[in-house]
Amino acid sequence: MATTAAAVAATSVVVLDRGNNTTCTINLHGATVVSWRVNNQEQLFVSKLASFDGKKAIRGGIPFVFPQFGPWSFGPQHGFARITRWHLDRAPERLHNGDVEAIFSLMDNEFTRSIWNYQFRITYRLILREKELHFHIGVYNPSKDLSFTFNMLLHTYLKVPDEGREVVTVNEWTDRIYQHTPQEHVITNVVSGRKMRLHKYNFPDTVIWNPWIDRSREMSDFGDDEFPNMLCVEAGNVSAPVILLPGTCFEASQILQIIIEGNVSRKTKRNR
Ligand SMILES: O=P(O)(O)OC[C@H]1O[C@H](O)[C@H](O)[C@@H](O)[C@@H]1O
Repeated sequence: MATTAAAVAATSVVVLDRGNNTTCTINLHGATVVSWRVNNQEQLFVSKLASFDGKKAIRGGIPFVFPQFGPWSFGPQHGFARITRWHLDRAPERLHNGDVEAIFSLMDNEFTRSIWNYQFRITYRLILREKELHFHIGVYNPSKDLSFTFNMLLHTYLKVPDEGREVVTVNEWTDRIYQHTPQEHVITNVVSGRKMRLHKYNFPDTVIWNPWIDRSREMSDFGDDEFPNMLCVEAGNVSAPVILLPGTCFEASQILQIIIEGNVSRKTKRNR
C-alpha cells in the first residue's frame, strides 16, 4: 500500500483499499470508520451535517464508545475514545490473501487521565475483506495495582432504505438495549435490499437506535429528514461493565458481512 506512516501523520484519514472499488476509510479522530464501500457501494450512514472539526464525535460511520456508554458524570457522553485522536500503529498493508489490514491504538494521556485517571492501551485492528469488515479490539491494563471498569461499544450506523424490517421493527423513536444477545444478527434491507450479518465475540449486548422525528430535530449534526435512511445496530458491553485486573487484557471483535444470496437461492427461485 502506498500510504506510509509519515504521510498519515499529515492527514487525519487512513484508507484501506482492496481494489474493485472496495475501501474502508478511518478518521483518526476517534478511529471512526467513516466509510465502507463494497464495489463502490457505501454501507455506512454519515449525516450530511456531521461535524469533522475534531471537537465532537462524528455523527455516523462507526464511532468507538469507551470507557463509558451513555451520560457520564466524569466526562462526555459515550466516553472520550470517540473524540480523541488515535495513533496509526500499522499503515494499511496488503496481506497474502489480498485483504488489507491496519492497526490503530489509543493510550491514556493527559486529557484522558484528567477525566478518568487510569492507564490503559487499546489496540484496534481492522481488516478489509472482499465483502467483510473485521474489527479486533484489545484493551490492556498496564497498571501493577489498579483495576478499572469500562463499557465499550461499536456504534455502527448502517445505511438503510426507508423500508419495513423483520423481527425488530423500527417505526418510532427507538433506543433499546438488548442484553445477552446471540453472537450473530442479520439485518434485512440494507443497501440494495441486501442483508448484513453482524457477528460479534465478547460483546454480550446490542443497542438498537433511531432518533426518529423529534429527536432528529434536536440534534445539530443530524438532518431532520435523515432518520429513515439509517439504523444503529451497536454491539457492546454496556449493561454490565467489564472489570479489567492489573496486567490483564480484554479482547472483543465484530465482523460485518454482506450476505450475497448465492446460486442456490437463485436456482430455487427458478424452480418455483
Ligand atoms: O448523540 P450521541 O451521544 O452520539 O448518542 C447517540 C445515541 O447513542 C446510543 O444509541 C444511545 O443508546 C442513545 O441513547 C444515544 O442517543
